[in-house]
Amino acid sequence: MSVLYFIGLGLSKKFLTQASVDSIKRADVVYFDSYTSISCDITIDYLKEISGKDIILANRSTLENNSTRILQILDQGKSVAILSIGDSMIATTHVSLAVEAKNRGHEIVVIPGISVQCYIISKSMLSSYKFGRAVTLVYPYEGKLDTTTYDVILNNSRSNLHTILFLDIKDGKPMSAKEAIKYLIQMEEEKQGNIITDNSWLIVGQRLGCDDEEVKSMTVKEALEYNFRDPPHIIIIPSKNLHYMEVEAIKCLH
Ligand SMILES: C[S@@+](CC[C@H](N)C(=O)[O-])C[C@H]1O[C@@H](n2cnc3c(N)ncnc32)[C@H](O)[C@@H]1O
Repeated sequence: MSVLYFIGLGLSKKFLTQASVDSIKRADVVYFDSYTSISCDITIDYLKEISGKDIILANRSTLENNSTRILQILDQGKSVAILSIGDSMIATTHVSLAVEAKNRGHEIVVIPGISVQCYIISKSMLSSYKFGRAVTLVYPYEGKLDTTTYDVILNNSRSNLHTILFLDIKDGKPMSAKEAIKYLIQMEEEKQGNIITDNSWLIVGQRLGCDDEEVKSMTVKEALEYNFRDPPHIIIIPSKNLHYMEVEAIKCLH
């Protein structure tokens, strides 16, 4: 039996925990997941430097379609670590690899990292009890915009819950908040649920965990004119019926 580690790296160097670094050092073979998220300053070279390990850059195909290679390494008695920015199990697809390895008799060790999901909830100061299902807003595929995101926001809004929108990363290019808002406006035009209007509030997190991070509340209209920093960006769509303290929190971020 071998050990398969899923190690969350947090959002940036200063949020990388000692527990994560220690676990990287324990693994025989280390992969760095290069596609589920991005960091402003954690690079493969930095990870090599702090762990003293050779690290393999892994794309979606390495960790999902060709995961048999990883299972073979485990079967040979070597431990493997998969490193992800943020938390390895939040808004990622690594659980299937964990289940496959477990079914072959290997041990699974998850080392949590500070996830962008927790980070933005904390920075938004909205009630953590009032978040509904989170969703990823994906780039149009073959010119067709997937409106699942809109349905999730609408359902959450009907239950008076806030929605976190992760933004897609395609071929290494992270979607910006402004692109996302334009897609949301297109979805509103198509679905007419009256949830994305000029005056709807958003909270946008930019480059969280980096020295130049920003968390700002703004209306849709303001967002369309706002000069955002470089991605990564994340968006919260607050519910319509806010607690008065949440209204004050949103004002603090404006
Ligand atoms: C699919 S999620 C993966 C989240 C990751 N597993 C975690 O726990 O942090 C990736 C998306 O989260 C958002 N994101 C990740 N890091 C961010 C950051 N530092 N600042 C703002 N948004 C971020 C972006 O929308 C990015 O495309």
